[in-house]
Amino acid sequence: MGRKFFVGGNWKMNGNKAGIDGIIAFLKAGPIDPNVDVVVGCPAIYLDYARQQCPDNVQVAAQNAYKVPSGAFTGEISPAMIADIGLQWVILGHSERRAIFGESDELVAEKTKHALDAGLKVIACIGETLAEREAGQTEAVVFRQTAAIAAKITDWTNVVLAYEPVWAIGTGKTASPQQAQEVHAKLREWLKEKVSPEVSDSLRIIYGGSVTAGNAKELGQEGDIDGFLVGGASLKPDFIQIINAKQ
Ligand SMILES: O=C(CO)COP(=O)(O)O
Repeated sequence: MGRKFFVGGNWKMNGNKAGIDGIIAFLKAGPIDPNVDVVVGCPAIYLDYARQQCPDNVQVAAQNAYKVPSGAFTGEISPAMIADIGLQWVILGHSERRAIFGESDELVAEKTKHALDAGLKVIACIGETLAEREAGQTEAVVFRQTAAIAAKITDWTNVVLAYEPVWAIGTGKTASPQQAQEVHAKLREWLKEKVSPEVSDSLRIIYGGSVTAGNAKELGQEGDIDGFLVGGASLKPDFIQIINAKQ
């Protein structure tokens, strides 16, 4: 095993310079467990500001990027631009991008391939809706979303897979450790069969959806949960406790 614990914060479309200053102050104060990779997803307009302020043990990620380096795509940013300002990470395929902005499995996979080709690391998000879970479709959905990515990429070294059940995002309804572990273990089986045993062993699969300082320790004890992608709680000092959940 030996998968390094990974905790991402996703600020979504929140904050301003003053708010970011506050977040960075608690990130600097830490203390942050050196055995954890910490990455915070920042709105595009503040990426360079956050990069300049963040301590060295916290990386800054973009929350989205388009599938080509440049061109007539008003309002978009590219992986090349993210790399150009000195950043290494991008979040792709978040359920809000899929549901609100109509991103298909195919587009998320194309974006993932392009971002990796451009030298970025990708937090690729997947997850089922409540209706899909209730219809017994959870596995089919997360396998389909992962398969779309697997069809486009061969090297998974720079990918972190974030399982975020849509019904748990921003709702206060966390998946139980058992529910999350079950899906993560199924994903690992799928990867072993469809990609390779090596990728199945080494790929970090993180959980997102109403993670808090109160539930992170229990979730983090599950064998196939390699970290978290945290929304609301990443804006608060509690985020430090989530980062250190394995201590
Ligand atoms: O969407 C999420 C992280 O990407 C989760 O958001 P919450 O932690 O606010 O539920």
